Amino acid sequence: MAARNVERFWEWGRKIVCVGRNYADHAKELGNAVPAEPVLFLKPPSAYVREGAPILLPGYCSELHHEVELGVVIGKAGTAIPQAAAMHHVAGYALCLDMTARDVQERCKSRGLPWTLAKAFNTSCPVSDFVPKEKIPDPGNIRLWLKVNEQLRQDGSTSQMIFSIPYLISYISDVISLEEGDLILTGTPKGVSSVQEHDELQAGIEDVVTMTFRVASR
Ligand SMILES: O=C(O)/C=C/C(=O)CC(=O)C(=O)O
Ligand SMILES: [Mg+2]
Repeated sequence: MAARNVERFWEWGRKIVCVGRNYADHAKELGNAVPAEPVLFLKPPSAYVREGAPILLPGYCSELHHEVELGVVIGKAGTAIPQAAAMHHVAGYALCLDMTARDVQERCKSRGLPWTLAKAFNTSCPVSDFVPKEKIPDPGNIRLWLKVNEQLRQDGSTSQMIFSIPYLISYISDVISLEEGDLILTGTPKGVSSVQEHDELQAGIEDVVTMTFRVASR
């Protein structure tokens, strides 16, 4: 069998590990306390969507939010990876959206239920092209932005993260072994807001990569 190319990680069927509330300003805008430990949840590989295909509104959701995030693509498997070695396990990065059915999430939270319906639906993880590690020498200090219909909604820096990328890789891999082709979504800065059918979402990591998606009904 031909070797698979991690530059097309979204085709590998690997897991997507998401970190929530990793920016104090976003935790605050949703009325949450700043966490003492990373908040984790998962998306399945069926959540991936690439430019050219639409983000589909789940039929059961009336408030779909965008969350722009830096994605970390794992290049080398590991369990209980020490922080000092964590960056050796990174192949590169991707610009990602953690699309969230916010009204559904609020209902799940109030009932003490998991966030699966709010976070893991088909097309809930739009991703850009793969960005090789060398193109982002300091992933802990890079600008992320997102516009809806050309209006800037999110504009933050990964320097605002509460838990750093090495810490997250170490923390996650202690609980969930990381494999080549896995993706970690590192959380979103403030400015999340709702999108409607036909809206155009444009996002970027500084001047490194941009992507554009449209929202459509199912
Ligand atoms: O706690 C909430 O109400 C919402 C949390 C999130 O959706 C967390 C994230 O996905 C994030 O911070 O990026
Ligand atoms: Mg998120």
